[in-house]
Amino acid sequence: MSAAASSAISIATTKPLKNLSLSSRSPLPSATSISFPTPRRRLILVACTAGDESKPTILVAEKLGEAGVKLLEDFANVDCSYNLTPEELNTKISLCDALIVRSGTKVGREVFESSRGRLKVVGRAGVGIDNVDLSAATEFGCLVVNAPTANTIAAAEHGIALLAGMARNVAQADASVKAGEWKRNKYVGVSLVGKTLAVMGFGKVGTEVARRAKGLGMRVIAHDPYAPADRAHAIGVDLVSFDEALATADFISLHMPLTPATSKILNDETFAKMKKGVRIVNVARGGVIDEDALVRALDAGIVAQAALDVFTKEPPAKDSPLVQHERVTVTPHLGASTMEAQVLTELKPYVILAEKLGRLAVQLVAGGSGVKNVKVSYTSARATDDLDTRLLRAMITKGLIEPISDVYVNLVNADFTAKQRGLRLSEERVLLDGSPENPLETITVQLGNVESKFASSLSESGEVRVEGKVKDGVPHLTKVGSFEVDVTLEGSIILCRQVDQPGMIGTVGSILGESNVNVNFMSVGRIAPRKQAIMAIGVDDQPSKETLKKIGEIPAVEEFVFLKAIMLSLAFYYTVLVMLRTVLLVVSLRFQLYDPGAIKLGRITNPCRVHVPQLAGSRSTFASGSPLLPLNLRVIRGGGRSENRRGASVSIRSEQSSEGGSGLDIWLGRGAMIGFAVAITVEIATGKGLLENFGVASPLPTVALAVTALVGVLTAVFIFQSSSKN
Ligand SMILES: NC(=O)C1=CN([C@@H]2O[C@H](COP(=O)(O)OP(=O)(O)OC[C@H]3O[C@@H](n4cnc5c(N)ncnc54)[C@H](O)[C@@H]3O)[C@@H](O)[C@H]2O)C=CC1
Ligand SMILES: O=C(O)C(=O)COP(=O)(O)O
Repeated sequence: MSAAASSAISIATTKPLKNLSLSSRSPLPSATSISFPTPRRRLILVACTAGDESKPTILVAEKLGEAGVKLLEDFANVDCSYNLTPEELNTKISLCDALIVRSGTKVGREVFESSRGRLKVVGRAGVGIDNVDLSAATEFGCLVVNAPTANTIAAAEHGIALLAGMARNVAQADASVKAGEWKRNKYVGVSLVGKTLAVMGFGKVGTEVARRAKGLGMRVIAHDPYAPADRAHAIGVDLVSFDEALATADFISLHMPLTPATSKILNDETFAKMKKGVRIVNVARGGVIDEDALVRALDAGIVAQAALDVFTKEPPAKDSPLVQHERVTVTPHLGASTMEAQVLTELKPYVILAEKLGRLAVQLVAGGSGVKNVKVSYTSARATDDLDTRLLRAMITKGLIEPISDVYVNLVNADFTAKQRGLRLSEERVLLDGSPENPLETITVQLGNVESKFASSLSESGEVRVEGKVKDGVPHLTKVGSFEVDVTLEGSIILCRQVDQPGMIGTVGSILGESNVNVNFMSVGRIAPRKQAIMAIGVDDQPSKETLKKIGEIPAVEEFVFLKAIMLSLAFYYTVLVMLRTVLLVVSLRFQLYDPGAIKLGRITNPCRVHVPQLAGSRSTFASGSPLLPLNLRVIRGGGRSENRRGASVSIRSEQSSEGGSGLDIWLGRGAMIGFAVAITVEIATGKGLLENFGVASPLPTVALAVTALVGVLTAVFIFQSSSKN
């Protein structure tokens, strides 16, 4: 261990903890000392030395591919600590911004609680997220992301390996030969050809298993209440009811997720409905089978054989009657464990493209709101089944929603967020001829029933339409409305519709040049020579209002729109939202209009501190509505004990005390005050609307901004006053 990475840990507990290693490939952040009471009121003090404080810290709690870890190391302090006990994980997590796990780490509520708001993202390097407490993650404002297609093929191949291996007793025969035996009669198997395989759960893995089983000459049926029949028919699979699948199958292969509905879906009752001598493969989750019932079914001869990669408890007990059963083949959750499954970068540029197209489309809508109908088309030479568009759909949703709200959208909450906001997103796949080298050719985003700031972005049927593709790994905008363009989606863009005539590129170019705005590309798309054309100009610098005005005044220019470097303009939209939110929160707290938790707020002791004398004996969550607006909470427990909490969303488990004196103080954090002060200073110093300062056309009238600023100033004064009192 290098000196820089060395860690000093001092632990005082009622029961000693195991030695904690805080060593890392790259060290954790600099000297930190924290103390917090665990449920048993232990005091744990952790101190560690030098790390790059400017980088986030990622705890990798299970083994990942080397390449993956290297990628992380480029931008983060990475701590690879495997086989942590739950207690060790809870301790370490308070020093980490992100956690990466596979299926072996339980990320329960305690992990989020112990993180005390620092943990921003849990990355599941794999598919199943049943080991992560999603509701606790949501409550603590932590993202959970997975890699839904990363190991599909690996899992499907393992399913087929188990199927064939089981049918021919490969594992048992191998053990027997190694034990010095030669029992050719004992290990006579069964053939696969012509047999019926029921695939339970016709999702990504199930579909791939079905395809492969067809190749082995099996008759494949599938049960999946949510799978479209045409997808099944396309590969020659019949979708059947659950009972029909059980009654008909010679082999059953399980590929559904573990949910309350699928938990122990194979049990005494359902085993009784199966064909005698059925063979079962499980590479999904152990919990979908009642394991005791499976042992009974094996003993009763209903199930002839089982091949299991997954177990209710992993690793299973050594003396588990199921694992030890002679007609059961087991593997230690190897479904995803191939070299190839850990490497997946193919979709990355398309993911960026999808988000940028969403952001671009929504910026073209007049007012930036009212988007309800979204149609996304993907053109690809790959078969429909080979492209899972969920990630792309989530990124488009993110692009559409984030610029006009303060919601943080990710793969997990995208569909839910879209639904919540009344966004109807439909997808269409267009199959192209040709070799399926790339996962996608183009993505088109169309927004229906909206007005556009830039009429030329409307398609023939009246929708705002943008189309893009990935060229040499870089996302490009290739179509706006019905005009072909070709610009990289990397910086700010000026879109201009003009009469197609000589000298236009030069005229616009020199206006930008005179204002010292560097043009990084220009592309002109036209409907016909000397008719209308669209010029897309990529700029590195921010053109001033005057410069943009000059472009607008060129006689041949019919309309134009400036689309700000997307991340920057977002930041300022966001600042305004934060500002408005702060005002609302503080004013409503001040006047008792707003109850952020489930409890009634009590007396307000000063403008931004609220005291709640009574707490119900349950969990309450308070949200400031924004990660930039930390709330401070002090829970005063009976007997004068108190606990301070801080975060955008703070969850507390209150307790009723007979000793009296319990209560809750809530007040806004300093981040809010500073953000506020900066926003207002900019506003006042420049005498412009906040958005205008940054070249973004303001969606609000100047009067509204002025009122906001005024309320902001007053609120800031209140906050500063109260902060000095607190
Ligand atoms: N053993 C291993 O190492 C691996 C295991 N897996 C597991 O395999 C399972 C499937 O993964 P994917 O195919 O990627 O997921 P997926 O989401 O693409 O497919 C799951 C399918 O199950 C269906 N389903 C849901 N409830 C059902 C029910 N009650 N009855 C029948 N079908 C139902 C869904 O409609 C969906 O089509 C997951 O549990 C995943 O965690 C995945 C990869 C590796
Ligand atoms: O991706 C999944 O769902 C898996 O079961 C794979 O789990 P693993 O990443 O190998 O622990």
